[in-house]
Amino acid sequence: MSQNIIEVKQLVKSYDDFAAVKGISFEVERGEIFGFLGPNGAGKSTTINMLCTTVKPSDGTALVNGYDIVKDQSKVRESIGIIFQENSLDIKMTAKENLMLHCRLYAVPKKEREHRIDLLLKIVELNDRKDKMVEFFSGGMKRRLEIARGLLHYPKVLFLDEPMVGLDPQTRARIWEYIKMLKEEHGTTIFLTTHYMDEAEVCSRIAIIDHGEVIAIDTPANLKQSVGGDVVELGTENNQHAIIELKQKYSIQAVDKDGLVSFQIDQGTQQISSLIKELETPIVTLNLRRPTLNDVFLKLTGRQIREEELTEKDIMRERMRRGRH
Ligand SMILES: Nc1ncnc2c1ncn2[C@@H]1O[C@H](COP(=O)(O)OP(=O)(O)OP(=O)(O)O)[C@@H](O)[C@H]1O
Repeated sequence: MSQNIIEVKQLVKSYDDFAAVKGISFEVERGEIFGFLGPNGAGKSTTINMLCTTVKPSDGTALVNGYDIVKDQSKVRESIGIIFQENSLDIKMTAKENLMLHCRLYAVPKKEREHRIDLLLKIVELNDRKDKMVEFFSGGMKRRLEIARGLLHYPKVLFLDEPMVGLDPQTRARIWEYIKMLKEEHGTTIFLTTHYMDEAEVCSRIAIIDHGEVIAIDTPANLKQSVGGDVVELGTENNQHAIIELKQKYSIQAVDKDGLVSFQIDQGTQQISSLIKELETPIVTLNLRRPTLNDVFLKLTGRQIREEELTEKDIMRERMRRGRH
């Protein structure tokens, strides 16, 4: 049995002239929590959809649980669980009926069905809505039910495409506990896409994807180490002036990030004190911190993950989030 549960080779997806995924290759080991991190439109959903067999690749190959995503589609589907961004619940059924249907489709043992349904409804805080028609649920409630449904059976690989968008931190934490249990007790491999840095931190390894290409792949710790040194963020009276001064005097490449002058230095504490004394631009605030995954992305691309424009998907997610309240 191969150590890798997913093997992707030169996978391509083109829409007319536009390449959404440009020949990416990577492997996911059995039992890993593997994350795809990248801005809107990077190609995360397209890749996950190809691996789940819902989108046909234009070129390249991929094996999921040893099965080819084009030639052995039904075997791939038997091996996976999916929690997608779009709702696919039957709104004319109650919450429990939706979950029971899923149990039957995925052959969850009969004696375990009631227990798993009750547990998951509790986790997503819908236990009091068990027998209510989904039609009258808010967007957020539907989302939570969709997640509960995706977690009912124990697949070899669980695909989560931006699963927690719009959920409150407590619900997210409870769902994560359950996902970790799936990994620990049932050996489920988790493949997720995310914008959330804290979620990306949970991953054993992360692929950073941008413009349809994997630009880095490693553990969160190694990726952050690759930034080198600490991150300094200065609030100044004239950011542009400070940026020019830092470049001229110290050859430091600083950028204006969310109204702060941001840059990296090797060994924070010592270098920073002399730098502050010598800088002519008045400093208002100073923040010195260890690098985050956002800094990794910034270093690799010169942009921030959150800097991207809102897509239609984002607008839909935002509506869904509001629908909850
Ligand atoms: N059916 C389609 N036809 C044409 N272009 C598409 C289609 N599906 C996706 N794309 C384009 O492919 C690119 C990658 O989209 P994808 O949804 O994979 O990005 P993503 O990284 O998942 O972003 P998000 O975080 O917004 O979900 C985008 O530019 C998108 O507009």
